[in-house]
Amino acid sequence: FCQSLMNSVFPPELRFAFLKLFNRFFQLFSSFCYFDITEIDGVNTNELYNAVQLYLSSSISSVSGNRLSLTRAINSSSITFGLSNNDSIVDTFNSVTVVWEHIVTQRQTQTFAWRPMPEEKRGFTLRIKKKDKNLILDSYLDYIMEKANEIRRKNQDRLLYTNSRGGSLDSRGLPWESVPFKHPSTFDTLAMDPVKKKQIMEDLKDFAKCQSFYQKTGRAWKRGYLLYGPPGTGKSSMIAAMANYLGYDIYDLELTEVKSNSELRKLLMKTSSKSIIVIEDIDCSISLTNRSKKQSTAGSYYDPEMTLTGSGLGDDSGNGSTITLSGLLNFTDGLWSCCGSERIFVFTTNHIEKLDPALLRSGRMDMHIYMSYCTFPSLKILLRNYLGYEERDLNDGVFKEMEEVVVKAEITPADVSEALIKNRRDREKALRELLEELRSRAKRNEKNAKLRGRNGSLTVAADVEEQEKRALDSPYAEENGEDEEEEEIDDSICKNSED
Ligand SMILES: Nc1ncnc2c1ncn2[C@@H]1O[C@H](COP(=O)(O)OP(=O)(O)OP(=O)(O)O)[C@@H](O)[C@H]1O
Ligand SMILES: [Mg+2]
Repeated sequence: FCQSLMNSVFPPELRFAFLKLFNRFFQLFSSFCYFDITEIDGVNTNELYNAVQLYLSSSISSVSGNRLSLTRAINSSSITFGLSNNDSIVDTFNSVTVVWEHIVTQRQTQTFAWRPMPEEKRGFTLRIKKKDKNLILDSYLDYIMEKANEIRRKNQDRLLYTNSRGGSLDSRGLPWESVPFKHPSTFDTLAMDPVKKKQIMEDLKDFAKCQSFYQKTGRAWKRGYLLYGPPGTGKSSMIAAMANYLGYDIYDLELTEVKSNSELRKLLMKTSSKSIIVIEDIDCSISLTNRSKKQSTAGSYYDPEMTLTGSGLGDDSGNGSTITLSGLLNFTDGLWSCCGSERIFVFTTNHIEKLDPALLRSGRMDMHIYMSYCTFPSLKILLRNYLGYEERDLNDGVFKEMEEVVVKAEITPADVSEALIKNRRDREKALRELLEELRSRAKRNEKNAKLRGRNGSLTVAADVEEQEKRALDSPYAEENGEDEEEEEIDDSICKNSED
């Protein structure tokens, strides 16, 4: 009645002025202040709107409301909850209570626009008590942005990037191509010494959590791991487990596709933070032939500007490919390595003894991790994963014997996995055949060791046979053909180089 009376008595201008005055008056005495966060700010998308939406999604699912909105983004394997139109939710931050309301209104029809606008106008309104405003507003919004990024990363599937296009750019001008990364390897499935595994997991968690530590100590927020060991011991699986553990993307850098240091730098600049940058088989993707030549003539130990030739290019003169060792080192720990932050570098190699000492010196790769042949603790993990044997099942004679022979057998986790997969429907048979395999390998190794002791060389028939078998197993058999004669690095040397 009042409203119709007002409409009929007062002209519209007066009515508008009255309402404005009333609002002012109301605000003056209200103990709340309001912040509108609209989806589109002018013509740009408002990042804060998306962040608030994601942030609220984490607390909404637990609220028992009648109506919630559900979304699933492209490339995502999880569903996010959202507030329905004109619904509200209470949130608490630093013991201060705030209210969020999701407001959706119809947009007036546009006669002309540079960019078509959505028909609905959406926004969040944040209600905070005036006395709390200065106390929390800035830190609350920062917290929301951070939390939203975290949720986004968790919801989004990992991506695996590669530079295999040889320097050409994609339609968006990026040198990296990506595919969703769905490797199932985790630290749980990884067969290795549990103590070492725990150390690595703690190291990774510390790294991801401790931005302030890196800032305080003046270090770039990055970490380097060198994984080394025979083929099939889980180096690539470890990288996948690291990515899954931290929720990072992987950049698989194919060094043979990179033509110059500046290209390497550009690639690095286009990587995002929270990622693992991987150079697999570093001894194979770069050949150090020039170094040995220079070294022997000039007698100098290490020339940082020496050219590393891509093995695919095979240019020993150093003219074709111009990635230098210093370029690679700059990539990992020079000034360029800290554009962007929170990055992990992982190099893998089957032959640590072939790597340049400059790559190995302390501080360059923070942790050297030896991926060894199967030990009994790692065998137990594989038996659990593949056949469902638990620790308590592992006491009888078969397992005792396995414990004795497994180290002598020098068998890789990959070979054990193969043997177990083959007979996974028949646990007894799987165990029998595995034990048989372990025994025969242990016996062969013992015989070889004796022969080696007697002849003092590796050129006895049995060893040649074994070398050939290993070379065939290795995908780099041809590239490294001449080097296969070299003695394998002693375990003790490997262990000494660990941090
Ligand atoms: N430590 C391990 N734990 C669990 N599975 C493993 C392990 N090592 C190897 N495997 C199995 O063997 C397969 C090959 O392993 P992976 O590719 O990780 O070896 P690698 O050390 O990277 O070998 P390469 O030196 O030839 O690259 C994996 O798919 C996995 O199933
Ligand atoms: Mg590998």
